[in-house]
Amino acid sequence: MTKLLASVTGPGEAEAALSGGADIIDLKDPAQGALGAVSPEILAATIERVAGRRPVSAVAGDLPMQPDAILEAVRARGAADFVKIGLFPSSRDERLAVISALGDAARNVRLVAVFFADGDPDFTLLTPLAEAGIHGAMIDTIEKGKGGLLTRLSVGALSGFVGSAKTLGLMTGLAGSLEAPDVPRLLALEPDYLGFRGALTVGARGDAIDEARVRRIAGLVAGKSAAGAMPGAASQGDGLDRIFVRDFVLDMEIGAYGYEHGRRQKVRFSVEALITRIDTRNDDIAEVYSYDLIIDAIRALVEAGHTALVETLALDLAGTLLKDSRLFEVTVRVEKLELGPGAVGIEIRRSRADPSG
Ligand SMILES: O=C[C@H](O)COP(=O)(O)O
Repeated sequence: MTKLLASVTGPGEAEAALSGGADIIDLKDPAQGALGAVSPEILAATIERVAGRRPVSAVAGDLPMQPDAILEAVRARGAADFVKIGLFPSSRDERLAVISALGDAARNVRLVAVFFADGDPDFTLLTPLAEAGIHGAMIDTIEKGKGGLLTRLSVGALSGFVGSAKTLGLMTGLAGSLEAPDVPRLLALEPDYLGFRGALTVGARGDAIDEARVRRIAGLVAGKSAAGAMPGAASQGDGLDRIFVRDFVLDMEIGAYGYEHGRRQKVRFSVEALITRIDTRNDDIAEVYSYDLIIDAIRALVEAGHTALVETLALDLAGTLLKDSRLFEVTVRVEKLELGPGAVGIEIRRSRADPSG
């Protein structure tokens, strides 16, 4: 189950984050940058206050890719349960030198490498990270408040990152100016944790952590609305509503003919889904099944590469969507728009009860 990491500045904010339901207390000074470090004294005081109730992580700082400086910062924070190290923009060789220098330290403290979505992330480094004994890998953003993680990297790219990191045995995290509507979309990728700072404060990222905001995000991460549990699995007896995405056109590689390989053509997707009856009295994203989940599933399929048949696309999309127990039935239409005077394609309907769904 995905956990909530809350970035705090010290013992007082740690207490608010704990009361709000945070699972990992992450120490960071937002005034000093994306991975601004707090002093070893603040780290010690926070560990004392948290007193083992939750794991405590600490960032090493916004440091250049120089092994000695990074190792020194890591050693000074060895009391933390996790130490996060930023893979800031630099050459591949410089980053590799840092990773291999961290091998010894990784035997004594669990290290988490931080890729930056807006800082030339190189996910081919996941294998060297795992080989060096690094515990986890996460993605964050360097710039804050100017478009969050999902505006920098596609859901397909994030899904690829989480999948590859997990295959290598790395703990995975996603962060970067995340907001409430991002949560269900990112939960679908099943990272080990989602990280927040800005969405947990009363105002700007540098303002104080607010317990009520932590509680709201913690509820979303746990799959609950502020008013109670999320709507459960759909069944016809409940009465159903219909959510749709219509006429969503994307360029993609598709087709069984040779001339359809290595080129993109326009494909139109339309999806209707019968979902658990909505009851959104609190105007709360946590109470609904978001159409963003359908859009993300379509984009991820398109990004996955060449598909020979519209039928395969339609079946894969229906299968992916029906994994969510809030959906009872989906109708998926996939149309190729450039093969003739009009559209050609397929429309399928699959339901939860349908074994071929
Ligand atoms: O590690 C997580 C970060 O502190 C996230 O901060 P942010 O939500 O302000 O981007």
